[in-house]
Parts: sequence; structure tokens; C-alpha cells
Amino acid sequence: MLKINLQYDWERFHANYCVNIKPGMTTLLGGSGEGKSTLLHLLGGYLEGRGELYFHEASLLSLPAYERPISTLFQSDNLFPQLTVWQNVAIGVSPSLSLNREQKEKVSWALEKTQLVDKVKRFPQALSGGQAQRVAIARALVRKKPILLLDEPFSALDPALREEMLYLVNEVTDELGLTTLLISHLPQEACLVGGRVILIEQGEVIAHEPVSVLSQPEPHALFSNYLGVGVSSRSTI
Ligand SMILES: Nc1ncnc2c1ncn2[C@@H]1O[C@H](COP(=O)(O)OP(=O)(O)OP(=O)(O)O)[C@@H](O)[C@H]1O
Repeated sequence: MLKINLQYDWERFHANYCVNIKPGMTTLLGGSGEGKSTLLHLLGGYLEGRGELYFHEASLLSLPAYERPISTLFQSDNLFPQLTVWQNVAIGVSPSLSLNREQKEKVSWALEKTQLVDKVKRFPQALSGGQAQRVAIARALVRKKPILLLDEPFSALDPALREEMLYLVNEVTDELGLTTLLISHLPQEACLVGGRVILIEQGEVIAHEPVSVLSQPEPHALFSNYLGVGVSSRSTI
């Protein structure tokens, strides 16, 4: 269980997040500027919050980003153009790229998971957008951290590829028992990955429900406010 009770103040924005998150997929929904990224940055250790943050009863708050049991995937997770696919993943384990056998096995495992085994010698410029994103996912996976934070990493991909990436994230979350938090602007993405949804408004978690809340004939009042209309009438991904 990830126990969050965190506060943070931007100049004109006060955030106060209070929620307990179980392993599995959780999608963070909310309008623009409501505080989704701020929460992920606090969890990842990229912003210094006040309050409490526990994972399996261990406090994470005083840990720097690199010591937290967390991998973060951002939209701008660029690959190193001068490194091959294998090296771009291996750098997630060891920045010097000198890996021992166990570390090499980790890299092979992540490349297999992301179906990149036949692309290991390619350079990023010879990859499609989806393949490049898979390399970024492999680099996040290779760190083998139990919490995965996804700050709209797939929003630049076309709908079919985005769907493919979401299936992949869902699959590894299940298989590895990860606690995965995905920021999305599309309620349909939450329906696709399943699990639970959190609604963030003005820097607070105002609802935390199973994803089925989005497809019920009578949606949860708070979610229907956010959606404006029923989910089913919105565009599909
Ligand atoms: N660098 C910053 N300096 C000052 N205020 C900021 C900064 N970043 C964010 N904020 C404030 O925090 C609020 C929440 O921002 P945040 O990026 O967390 O929202 P979001 O829900 O992720 O938005 P979006 O969906 O548009 O990415 C914003 O409305 C803004 O007022």
C-alpha cells in the first residue's frame, strides 16, 4: 500500500493530497492545472513536499529521487541518439554501461518484455515512435522498482500505439505486482487499463473509485461533473 498525505505550495496553488493506493493500475484524472503532475513529482521526489509518504510502512519522504522505490516515465523521456537500443536500456541499470552478468540478464528480461529483442543493435533514429517508447518503458522496467509513475508518456503517440503501450503497462503491472499511477486526459484510457481512478481537483483527491464508475449508467456525481457528459459519448482513443 502506498500511503499519501502530502502538501505542497506553488506560489498561487495549494496542494493537499490524501489517499491510500493499492497495487495495480490507478489512473489520475482531472482538468488541466488541477494538480496531477504535482502529485507525481512529489511521489517521485522531484518536488519536496511536507507530510507523510509510506510504501509498505517505510517512509519515503526523506529519500532522494534515486533512492525511492519508484521509476518515472515522462513524455519527454528521450533516448540517447548515440547509443543502441541495448545501451539505452542498460544505462538504466548502470550509467557506465559496464554491466555484470546479473545486470545483463535484467536488460535481456526488459527487452523481452517490451518485444525489442530483434532491435537491440538499432539506434533510436531507426525506430518508430512506438518502438522508441517501448525502449523508454524497458529502461524504466529494468530498474525493477515496485512503483511506476507515468506522466502522460504516450500522449504524443497515435491512438493505436497508445493503446498498445497501455496494454503493455497493464501487463507488466499485473505480472510484476507493480503499483502504477498513470496520468491521463482521456477517461477511455482509464477504462482500457482498468483498476482504479482518482479524480484530482484544485490540488486535492476528491474521489478514488474502481474504474467501473466511469461506465455506469448513473456515473458518480463527482466524475460526471468532471466529464461534463456520460463517458460513452466522448471520443474514443
Ligand atoms: N513551476 C510552477 N510554478 C508555479 N506554479 C506552478 C508550477 N507548476 C505548476 N504550478 C501550479 O500548480 C498547478 C497544478 O499544476 P500541475 O502541473 O500539477 O497540473 P496538472 O493537473 O498536471 O495539469 P495538466 O493536465 O495541464 O498537465 C497549476 O495550476 C499551477 O498553478
